[in-house]
Amino acid sequence: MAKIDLTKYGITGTTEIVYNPSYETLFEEETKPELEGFEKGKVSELGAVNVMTGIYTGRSPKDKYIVMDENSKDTVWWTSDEYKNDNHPATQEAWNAVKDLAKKELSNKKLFVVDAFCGANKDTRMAIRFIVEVAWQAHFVTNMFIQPTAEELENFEPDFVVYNASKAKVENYKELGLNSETAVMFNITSREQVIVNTWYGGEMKKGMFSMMNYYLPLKGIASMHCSANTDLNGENTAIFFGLSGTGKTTLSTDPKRLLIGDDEHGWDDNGVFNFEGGCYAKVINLDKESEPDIYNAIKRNALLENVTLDAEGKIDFADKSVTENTRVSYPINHIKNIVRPVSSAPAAKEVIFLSADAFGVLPPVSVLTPEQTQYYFLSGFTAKLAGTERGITEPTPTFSACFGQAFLELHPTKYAEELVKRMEKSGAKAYLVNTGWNGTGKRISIKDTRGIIDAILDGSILKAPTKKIPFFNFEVPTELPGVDPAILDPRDTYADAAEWETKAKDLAARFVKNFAKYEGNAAGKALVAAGPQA
Ligand SMILES: Nc1ncnc2c1ncn2[C@@H]1O[C@H](COP(=O)(O)OP(=O)(O)OP(=O)(O)O)[C@@H](O)[C@H]1O
Ligand SMILES: O=C([O-])CC(=O)C(=O)O
Ligand SMILES: [Mn+2]
Repeated sequence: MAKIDLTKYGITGTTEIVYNPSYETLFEEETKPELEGFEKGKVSELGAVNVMTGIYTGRSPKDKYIVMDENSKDTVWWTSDEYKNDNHPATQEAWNAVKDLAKKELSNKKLFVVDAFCGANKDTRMAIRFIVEVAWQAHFVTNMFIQPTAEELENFEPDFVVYNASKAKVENYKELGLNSETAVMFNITSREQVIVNTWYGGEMKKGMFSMMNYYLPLKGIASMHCSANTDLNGENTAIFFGLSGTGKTTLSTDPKRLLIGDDEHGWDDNGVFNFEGGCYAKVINLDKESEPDIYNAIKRNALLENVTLDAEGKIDFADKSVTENTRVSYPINHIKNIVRPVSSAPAAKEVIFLSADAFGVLPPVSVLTPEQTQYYFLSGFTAKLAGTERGITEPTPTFSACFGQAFLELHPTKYAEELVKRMEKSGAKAYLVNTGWNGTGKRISIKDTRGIIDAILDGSILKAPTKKIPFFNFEVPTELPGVDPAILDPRDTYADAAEWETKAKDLAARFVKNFAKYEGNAAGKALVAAGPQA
């Protein structure tokens, strides 16, 4: 085992280091009877431990900062008045102060240190050291990142260090030019992340994803907020882009196929590879019958978050009193059909954009032209669903570039460029799938969406009869096996098609307005014709 010296990080007086704990140790540590408050884990009827993550039950994008220095100044896609995003600049002084706070918080106590990888490809993976004081946070990163072998651990040299000081607060945040007592800060030069005053594990997961999104495209590798799976022969790979809650995890967990990963992937010359070693599924209203694989993954070693248990440990999946963003993390091997031993597969042939349209305008599936592919990827239209981000309590329409704007560290066009390059090489086709609402006022059923996905993956969609949808010029199939034909043209789901038309015009205008920010150069301008015409 590697000898861990934390004093080189400025963490002193450490009384004990629990290094890369086994699942047995994690269970023991997170359920210790003397634990209190948000540190305390409770064993559920399914064997998985449940924890409460405190005030923060989702990410806090307003508190995300990156140190602006010589390295980052001209590479990072900073927030601006013309194009607001979550990459807020921080000064070196603010970084020093927040890091000092973390060092102080983490000194003189027992700590958990977890060394793990982000990225299944050995040439481009990041070796990360997580330093945390809460046992279940160590469990979370053990589930979500790629666990090194004993041999890899011998020689583990971190490329990146994460300091999780969730119990501290940035009291002088105003002085430091920050947003609140909470800070999620990155230093691209020193390769460190500091987390203060939020316990939400997703900040570590999505934090490292953001860093992969910085480093990989600069090496010519696509870095994508998508799930991925492949057929049983490991040949026909599909990727599913989508913002939180649009169905990446649900739809990629398909018993007929092998899962590569449910949220973050790269695409290089060898194909598509997972960044993670686990999955992070929403469990609100989780139904054993319709989502058996996810349900069955909730067992010992999985970690539930913010779920309601009764005194006997019985789970109430319908309870959203704490948050609608109730979650479970589990190592990917809790799913039976996965690509082994390495989560990777050849280049994707199908690229699916999942959009949960709260307006009820988009067809449940549209076959995109190459120009539409770029236009809709850059637009990233969807709804933010309740809970994943602080302050979002109902489906809120949004344009999230590349279906993951919150995690992009470079300009969106860079991600589009890398994706298009890969798609052209593999001859991949793209589809826009609405997993949100239609004229019935209800969300399109998972059953219909699964039928649509099946038709995309087996190619039958390309043989189906089609029609064109006005304003958007979408080509949509009029019949697909296993899918209710009455939903394929969204106009048919309205009592009066004129109602759809009014909403469609409004949505088309929103697209046009949003896309204006890409029209500053010839490439962006050229794509306008592929977008909706208001
Ligand atoms: N037609 C549909 N297709 C997919 N999911 C649906 C559909 N209708 C309802 N849902 C529900 O929407 C949610 C989709 O969540 P899922 O965890 O798959 O999203 P995700 O894209 O993986 O999000 P995240 O990035 O937060 O992990 C699930 O709770 C699922 O039951
Ligand atoms: O980390 C996750 O899976 C949830 C997510 O996409 C987000 O934080 O927006
Ligand atoms: Mn997911």
